Amino acid sequence: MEETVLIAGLGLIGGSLALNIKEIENVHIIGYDANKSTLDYSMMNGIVDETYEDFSQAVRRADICILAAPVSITVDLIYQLDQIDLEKELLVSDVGSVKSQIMKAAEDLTSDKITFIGGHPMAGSHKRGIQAAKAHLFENAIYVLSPTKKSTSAQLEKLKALLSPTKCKFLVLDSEEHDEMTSVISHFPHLIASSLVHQARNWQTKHPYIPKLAAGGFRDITRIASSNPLMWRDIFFQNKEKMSHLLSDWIEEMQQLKTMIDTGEKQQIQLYLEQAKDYRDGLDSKKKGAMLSYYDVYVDIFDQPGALLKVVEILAEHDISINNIEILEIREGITGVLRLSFQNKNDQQLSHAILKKNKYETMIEE
Ligand SMILES: NC(=O)c1ccc[n+]([C@@H]2O[C@H](COP(=O)([O-])OP(=O)(O)OC[C@H]3O[C@@H](n4cnc5c(N)ncnc54)[C@H](O)[C@@H]3O)[C@@H](O)[C@H]2O)c1
Ligand SMILES: O=C(O)C(=O)C[C@]1(C(=O)O)C=C[C@@H](O)C=C1
Repeated sequence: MEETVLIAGLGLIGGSLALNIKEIENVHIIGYDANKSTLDYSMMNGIVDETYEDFSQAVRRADICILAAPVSITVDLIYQLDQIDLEKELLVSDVGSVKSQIMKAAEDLTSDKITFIGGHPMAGSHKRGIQAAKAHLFENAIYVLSPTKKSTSAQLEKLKALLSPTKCKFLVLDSEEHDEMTSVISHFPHLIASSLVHQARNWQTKHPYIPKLAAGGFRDITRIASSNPLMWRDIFFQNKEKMSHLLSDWIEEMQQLKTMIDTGEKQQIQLYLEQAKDYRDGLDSKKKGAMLSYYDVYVDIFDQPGALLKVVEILAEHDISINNIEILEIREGITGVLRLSFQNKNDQQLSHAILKKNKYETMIEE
């Protein structure tokens, strides 16, 4: 029997989910978004089968609904759901980066037809909007699911089955532990990235040449500062207490570092850096599995037209598919570094050998 899945909020995440759910047979995908041109784009590009400009009408059609709007709007949409006169059962999930207020709204639902299970794919990008949607966005990422008191294990399995084309790994967490962990590993780092950009910008009045010196290091650590400010404002305030707590800890730690620098405690600083390096290196360790990572090959390329294409073509000729390509650093007329990510060690080793044979300077981390 065909099931109708509604995605409400067809941006980067909603659009990417739609592209995955499309792969399932007997699913009719309908889209709702506040932005008419987003709806038009998603129809024109076959991302959804049908669109609605009215939330209630779309909801009445659906068997499953995924709310993929910014977090505070998701809370509003949950309260709106409760006002809709439903004819059939509705399983609802969301993708919000902060869970507590969303889960509170979900637990407040009074409709006996609605069951809610919170969701959050731990993958994304600094890009926004339906144009940035990608089917492979969630591959190998953790997808957090937060059941409510009312939801059953059968409904949890049903949601997992719907999301299975994303190739995510599911992890069940309650909203409190989710929000604490994501504040540390996602939300607070974002604030720090933006603060580093501000620092550089302030120094630019004295040294106008500063942006030209921004090489791989600054670009790597500040990439996420290019994300959607409205979305992040929403996240920070929905997780306000945890952000404030982390800021206090951070300020205290920076004070300690300042003392170490001012008083010349070289050993202490070295230890601080060594401990950070050990932990960071461990994150990418395939053996430990602390974070799901790809198998990377670093390739030096020259800044010439077609240089990137050539590398891709060589690997394609050997039927090797690349999971992700990132240009880590490239300056006009000089060499740059490509990071090619592969799904498994075999593809990584093979690509390394093939590119070497083709006279490329390549490197892999063992
Ligand atoms: N960007 C990421 O890296 C990321 C990762 C995981 C989860 N999330 C979460 O996913 C959600 C969406 O983020 P995104 O990155 O896709 O943002 P986005 O800006 O790309 O998309 C948001 C979409 O919601 C629509 N929208 C806004 N107000 C609406 C309303 N009232 N009704 C219906 N639609 C509305 C917008 O028009 C837009 O199409 C957020 O809750 C965010 O916390 C984001
Ligand atoms: O890769 C990025 O650009 C992201 O910021 C993705 C990211 C994160 O890793 O913090 C951002 C917000 C989400 O809720 C989940 C993932």
